[in-house]
Amino acid sequence: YQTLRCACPTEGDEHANKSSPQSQGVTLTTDSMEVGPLTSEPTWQQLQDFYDKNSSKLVIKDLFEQDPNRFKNFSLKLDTPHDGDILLDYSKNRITAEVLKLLLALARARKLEEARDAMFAGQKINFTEDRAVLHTALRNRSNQPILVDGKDVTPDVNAVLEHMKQFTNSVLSGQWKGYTGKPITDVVNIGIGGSDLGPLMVTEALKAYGRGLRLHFVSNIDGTHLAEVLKKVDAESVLFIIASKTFTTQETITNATSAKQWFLNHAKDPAAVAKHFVALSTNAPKVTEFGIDPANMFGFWDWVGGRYSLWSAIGLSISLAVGFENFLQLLEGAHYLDNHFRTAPLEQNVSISNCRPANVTGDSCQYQPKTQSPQTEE
Ligand SMILES: O=P(O)(O)OC[C@H]1O[C@](O)(CO)[C@@H](O)[C@@H]1O
Repeated sequence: YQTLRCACPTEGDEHANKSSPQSQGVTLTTDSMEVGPLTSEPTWQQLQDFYDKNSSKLVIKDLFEQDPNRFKNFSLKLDTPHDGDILLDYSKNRITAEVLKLLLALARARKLEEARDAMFAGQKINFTEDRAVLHTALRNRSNQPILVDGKDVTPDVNAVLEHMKQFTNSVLSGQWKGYTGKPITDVVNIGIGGSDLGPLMVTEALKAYGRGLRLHFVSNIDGTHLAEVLKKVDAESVLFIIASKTFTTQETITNATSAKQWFLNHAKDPAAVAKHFVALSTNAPKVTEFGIDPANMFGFWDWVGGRYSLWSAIGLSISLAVGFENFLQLLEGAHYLDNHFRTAPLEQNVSISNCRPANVTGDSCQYQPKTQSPQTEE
């Protein structure tokens, strides 16, 4: 979407200057894919004209009456290898064949395909931070090499997955014991933004696959959030996951510090922390400074954007909830869709189609990119 819309900072842009020229919608720029302001695009003007002339006349009931094949024309079916079809039905959006054609032309004019390919190739399309955007590498189940600055990141990704597997199996089997020898019964994930909402969403959605651990998520800086969760857990059998890409986020570190204090009030032995606290982060020095054993740290990388980090070590709570083998299946599914997004023509591309209708259904003909990323609880 960055190629389509100049006004949003690039994914993963934790430290972007919010008043930068990019955020004011002036000009989009990665050197290889420079495009001018969106509203100067001829196709954009055509869309605007269409909207001005037709918007009030677009009634979905009428559109169905005018075109008996509307469902067929405005839906896509994706045949998955193991799990049946995925149906994307966007026929109930205020979209017409003409609009669809214009939107695809606009996507091409804005070099969407080039941007997609650049992302998969590990180019630094996060130009405000000069970083690659490679959450796709986290679920690269085919193990094709993916290079960042000339280095294949696949072995590092697989090493962290192996660590997650060992840890998950050890906790779920009861082999991992708390400081008094009890197995873990409760997991408290402390994080915020992508370090909270992604795993929270997935563990909710996959509750049916639960393996018996009780999962709790604490994100709010208001102490009530943590206090209420602590009432439900036992210091002898609780595992705290401190999830923070930067390990400097104020809300998370405040809650993590309170949790550690609460735990030490019960355990009265700093050595016990190693049995009850693990960290998911890119910042090893800060994790160590906080008092978590580096052996209990699950790493990831600056090319993982916060809102897509559930596919990284940030997904440890998911793995603990549903088992590592199910976490791997989640990665497999995402990899399948990544391949579809990367190779299917725009006309048949489910990922592209899923965002198109949003564009002409708003109050004005504005781009309102839709993503499937969890950034709010709604
Ligand atoms: O994982 P961190 O570094 O604690 O950051 C938490 C969240 O804050 C953001 O930086 C901004 O919302 C997200 O991208 C990120 O998921």
